[in-house]
Amino acid sequence: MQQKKLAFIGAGNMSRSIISGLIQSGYDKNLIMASNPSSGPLEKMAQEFGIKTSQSNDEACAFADAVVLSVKPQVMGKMCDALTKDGFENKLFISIAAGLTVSRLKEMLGGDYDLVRVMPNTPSLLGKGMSGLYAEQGISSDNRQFVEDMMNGVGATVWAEKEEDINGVIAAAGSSPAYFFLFLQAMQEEAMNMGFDEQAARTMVQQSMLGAAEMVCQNPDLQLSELRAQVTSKGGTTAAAVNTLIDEGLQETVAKAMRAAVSRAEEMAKEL
Ligand SMILES: NC(=O)C1=CN([C@@H]2O[C@H](COP(=O)(O)OP(=O)(O)OC[C@H]3O[C@@H](n4cnc5c(N)ncnc54)[C@H](O)[C@@H]3O)[C@@H](O)[C@H]2O)C=CC1
Ligand SMILES: O=C(O)[C@@H]1CCC=N1
Repeated sequence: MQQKKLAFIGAGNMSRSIISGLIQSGYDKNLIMASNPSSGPLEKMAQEFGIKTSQSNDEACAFADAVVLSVKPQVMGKMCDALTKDGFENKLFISIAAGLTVSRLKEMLGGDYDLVRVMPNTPSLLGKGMSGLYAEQGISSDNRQFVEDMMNGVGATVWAEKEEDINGVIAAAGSSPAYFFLFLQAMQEEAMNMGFDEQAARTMVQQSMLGAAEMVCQNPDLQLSELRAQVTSKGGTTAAAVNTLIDEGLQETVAKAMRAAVSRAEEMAKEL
C-alpha cells in the first residue's frame, strides 16, 4: 500500500478505530497525526499508537498529504471555517461524516479540492471494518486507489456509484454494528432473566454471534435462509423462536430502522 502522510481532524471513536486498524495492518505510525481541541484523546492516542498529535488542526493539515475529516457533521462547518487552508490545493481530503455531501463539504472547505467520501464503521478497530467509498469523476485513480487501499487495510470496501448510495452504506454498515449490539443486549438480558449471571449470559450470546458470523463468512455460496434452516428442526425450539420473531415483524422492523437511518442522513444533508 502506498503510504501518505495522514492527518485525522478529530480524535474521537471513528478516528481511533481507523488509526488502530491501520497501525495493526503495518501503516507507519510516523506518517499519522491526529488533532483535537482537548488534549485527553490525543494523549491516549499518542500513548496507545505512538502517532503524532496536535491541538492545532492547522498543524495537522500542514503535516499531511491526505486529511481525514473526522469531526461530527454538526461541527464540520465551524471547524473548516477556522482552518487557514494553506496548500489545500495539493491535498486529498477524505470525509467520513454522515450526511455531508461532496458539494457541501467543498463549500465548507472553501474550494474545489480533491475529496473522497468514506463511510466506515467502528469494527475497523480490529481490521474487521466495512467501508463504502464515493468519489466524483475528477478524482485521480491514484487517489481512489490510496483511499481504497487505506480502508481495505482496516476491513473490506465497496465503491458507491452514486453519492446517495452512501446513505445506504450508512444504513447497512456504518450504523449496523449498533443494531447487532442491541440484539445481543436483548438476548443477554433475557438470559439473565432466565437465571444466568451477566458474564455467563454474555459469553453465550457473544460466542453464538461469533460462530454464526463465521458460518456466514465461510459459506458464501449458502443463502442466509439455508443457514437458518440448518438450525431449525421442524416443530422444534428454533422454529418456535424464529416464528415468534417473524410474526412479531422483525423483518419489517429492520427495514424500517434502515430506512430511518437513510432518512436521517438525508435530513442532515439539508440541515447542515
Ligand atoms: N462512530 C461511528 O460508528 C461512525 C462515525 N462516522 C462519522 O465519523 C465522524 C466522527 O464521529 P465519532 O468519531 O463517532 O465522533 P466523536 O464524538 O467520538 O469524535 C469527534 C471528535 O472530534 C473532536 N472535535 C470537536 N470539535 C473539533 C474541532 N473543531 N476540531 C477538531 N476536532 C474536534 C471531538 O473532541 C471528538 O474527539 C462523524 O462525522 C460521524 O458521522 C462514520 C461512520 C461510523
Ligand atoms: O450515528 C451516526 O450518525 C454515525 C454515522 C454512522 C455511525 N455513526
